[in-house]
Amino acid sequence: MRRLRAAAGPARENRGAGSQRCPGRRTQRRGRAVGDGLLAQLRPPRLASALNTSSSAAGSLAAMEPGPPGGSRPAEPGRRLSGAPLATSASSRSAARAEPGRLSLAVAAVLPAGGSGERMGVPTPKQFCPILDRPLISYTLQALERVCWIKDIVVVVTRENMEAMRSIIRKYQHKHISLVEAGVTRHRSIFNGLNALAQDQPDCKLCKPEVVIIHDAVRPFVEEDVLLKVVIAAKAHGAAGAIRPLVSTVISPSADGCLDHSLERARYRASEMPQAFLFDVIYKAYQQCSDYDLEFGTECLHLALKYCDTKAKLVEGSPDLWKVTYKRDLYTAESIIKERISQELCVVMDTKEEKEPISYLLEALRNELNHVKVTCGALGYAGRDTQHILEQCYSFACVNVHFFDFKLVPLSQRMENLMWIREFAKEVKKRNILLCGLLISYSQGSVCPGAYADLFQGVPHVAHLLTWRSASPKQDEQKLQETLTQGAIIIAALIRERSLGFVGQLLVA
Ligand SMILES: Nc1ccn([C@@H]2O[C@H](COP(=O)(O)OP(=O)(O)OP(=O)(O)O)[C@@H](O)[C@H]2O)c(=O)n1
Ligand SMILES: O=C(CO)[C@H](O)[C@H](O)COP(=O)(O)O
Repeated sequence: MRRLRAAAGPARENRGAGSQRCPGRRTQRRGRAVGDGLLAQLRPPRLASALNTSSSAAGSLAAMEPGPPGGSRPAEPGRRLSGAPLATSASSRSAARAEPGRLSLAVAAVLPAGGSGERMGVPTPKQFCPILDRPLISYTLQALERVCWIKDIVVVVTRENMEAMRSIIRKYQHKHISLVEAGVTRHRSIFNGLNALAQDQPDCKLCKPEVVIIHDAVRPFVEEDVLLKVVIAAKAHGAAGAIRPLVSTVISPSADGCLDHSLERARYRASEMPQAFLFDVIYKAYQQCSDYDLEFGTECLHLALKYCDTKAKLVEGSPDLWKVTYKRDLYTAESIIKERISQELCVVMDTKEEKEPISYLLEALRNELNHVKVTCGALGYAGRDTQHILEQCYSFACVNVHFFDFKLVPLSQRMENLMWIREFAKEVKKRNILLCGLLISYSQGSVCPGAYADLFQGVPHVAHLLTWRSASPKQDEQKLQETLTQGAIIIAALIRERSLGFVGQLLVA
């Protein structure tokens, strides 16, 4: 958040055809600010997200390679936990290899976020609408800032939402962000963002990049792979943009409301984001384009073509690149995030993975969930590695060996000893951590509730405590395995459901 700029300077009148917004809904619907209620809902920053700095510190796109593991992560945390490379990384690398030599390319991004979300039909502009307690724009920022070769991210917001945006940046510890004031249309907002990046701007701490990415704040599922592809293509062609096949056929109505003609669907594509441009190309296009373009235009690629004779390279994007526009899109976005994060679990435990019953439990968990990462370490004394994992995952199971002398301690007292979970769950719920306990009758151990407070600070959604505890050490093996399978099923269900109803409950498998 380095600077605040005024609106862009006047543009030359020069009417043009091409991609245009419907004139009826052309101008900015100003005056929609983020409500206090929403800000109150914003959750605290994720633990150790400050550790991210190394990933986004690189100023230029050296060698056009995706960042190191952990250096570039998708919008939702946890997808790297499996240790398996992201599906996109391989194609990124091949895209990178396609580029001769090792390039050093300064890349910045402009994120238009100054709209009011009229079509969404809710008072809060859609980019600030919460998805799993986190504003939509924060997911998009996370996706971009984790790409280590994007040096600066210019977020364009309306004056009335500037403070809300600052607060989001603080809470979620977003890095390398500069704020610029929005214009009355998307094109004007983008132009303001580009102005901030252009050289010779007074008090400008930003540097003019060679390539600029333009990406809507309301497209949270952008992956490094497609960003890299459009940047490489922009370097080669001057402009590039992600496209998707059309879902519906495009038709043209005549003045009497009847069909005039229809387009052959297979020949057309939907233009999506991200797009990337040689900075000089798109900046010149914006400087030269008409007020009409700035008011009614919807397509940056078109401006590059019309004013700089630059034919954009089109890059096939993934279906997840769609723009959150209607209310239902929020539900879809939430489902996508939920589905992804609920497939991942980090098991933190204070005992060895190979130990018999534990290895069985882990196997059972792996049968239930896609990615199960195991971290050994004493809870409460999380080393850097554990911190790094906490930063990336939304769901945890903590396995503690819990010693009890069953002969000496009566059942009622044993249960009482575990009731701290209720109190502790109440406490951490204030930080959006959903905690419950799972008692598996088998082994032995001890739990120190205080140890979890620091460990889970900022973990956004669910932290599950699995308390491993003994009823009958001589339980026969089959029964034990059934119990462990049951435990794994309960953990997986808790993570998927994220139900507040289970908060503070002690469940028994
Ligand atoms: N004056 C504007 C208008 C839009 N945008 C941004 O451009 C992106 C894509 O635009 P769109 O989906 O049309 O957003 P809104 O204009 O907010 O939505 P609507 O058209 O429904 O009002 C969004 O991130 C939006 O915040 C912007 O920066 N400045
Ligand atoms: O897809 C896009 C670029 O091609 C833009 O996101 C889209 O055109 C924005 O337009 P609008 O603000 O009217 O939705």
